[in-house]
Amino acid sequence: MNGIVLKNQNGYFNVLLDNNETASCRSRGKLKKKTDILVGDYVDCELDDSGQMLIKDVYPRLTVLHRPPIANVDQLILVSAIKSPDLDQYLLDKMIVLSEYAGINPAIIINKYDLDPSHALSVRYYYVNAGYDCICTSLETKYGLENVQMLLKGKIIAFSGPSGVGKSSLLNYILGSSHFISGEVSSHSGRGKTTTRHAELVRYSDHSLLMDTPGYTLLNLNHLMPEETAYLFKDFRPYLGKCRFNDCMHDKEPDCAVRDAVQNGDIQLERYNNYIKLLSELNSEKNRR
Ligand SMILES: Nc1nc2c(ncn2[C@@H]2O[C@H](COP(=O)(O)OP(=O)(O)OP(=O)(O)O)[C@@H](O)[C@H]2O)c(=O)[nH]1
Ligand SMILES: [Zn+2]
Repeated sequence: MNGIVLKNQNGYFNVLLDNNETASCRSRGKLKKKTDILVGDYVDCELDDSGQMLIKDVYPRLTVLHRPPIANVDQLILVSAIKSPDLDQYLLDKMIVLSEYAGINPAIIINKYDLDPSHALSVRYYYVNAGYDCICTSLETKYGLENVQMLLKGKIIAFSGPSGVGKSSLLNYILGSSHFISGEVSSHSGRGKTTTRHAELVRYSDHSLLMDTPGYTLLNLNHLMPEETAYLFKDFRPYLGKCRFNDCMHDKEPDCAVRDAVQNGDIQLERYNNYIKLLSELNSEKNRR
């Protein structure tokens, strides 16, 4: 019988089966050696002689996200707060690069709109211009919450973002319950209190599964190659392959189509600056290795 892994609980996998029932499954011994089982994996299960459900196979994954570790995400929703904790646009641009790398087109929520509406709107403008679905919300004033639904596309939907931005509050709002634990932002640092959670998919409507993921603060992109980075900036793609040099890194080379687009205002300067910043981070990492 087929199913989707909702949760890993100390080696027992909570699986949503095709018949809409959930079962606690072990992994078959042979499979354990072959592959890790991730939340979001489509699996094939069977009952053993003692009546225990076993996962006997994992179907090939369409996508894998490493942070959080989850397979087959259809929609990744990157949540940030405009303030408390303050928005880090470079970090958000890096999160977008990571989802593009995993082959997932992300959508963006700028939460805590109530704390700085005009800044939140200008950030929204930036991401819409870069080609992404982006909405502003406030759980405090209910601003923009009617637009959240529009972002919930596909079967497996994951929410990701720094600690304390309001991911759990948003999910509670969507699910209409207090399934996810929401932590208070500690007043001295403005950062979220670390609320430890395990990656878990929760059933939402008949056809969707939602996942909240533990907050993060640092991102490691060391597995990216500098020369593939420009492609991960969606707004650069129309200009790639049009530079004088085939191996143009769009940094200081002459006749660069990407830099021309920045000059003409077709690519936003801050996106370009974040690209250059990421490129130099990746290059210095490469030189250290
Ligand atoms: N002013 C304001 N505060 C909000 C808003 N949304 C959430 N908060 C508050 O921000 C704090 C953090 O919210 P959480 O939902 O726990 O944030 P989280 O992203 O799940 O945090 P982690 O669990 O650490 O990943 C809570 O005190 C919320 O009440 C909002 O729109 N405006
Ligand atoms: Zn170039």
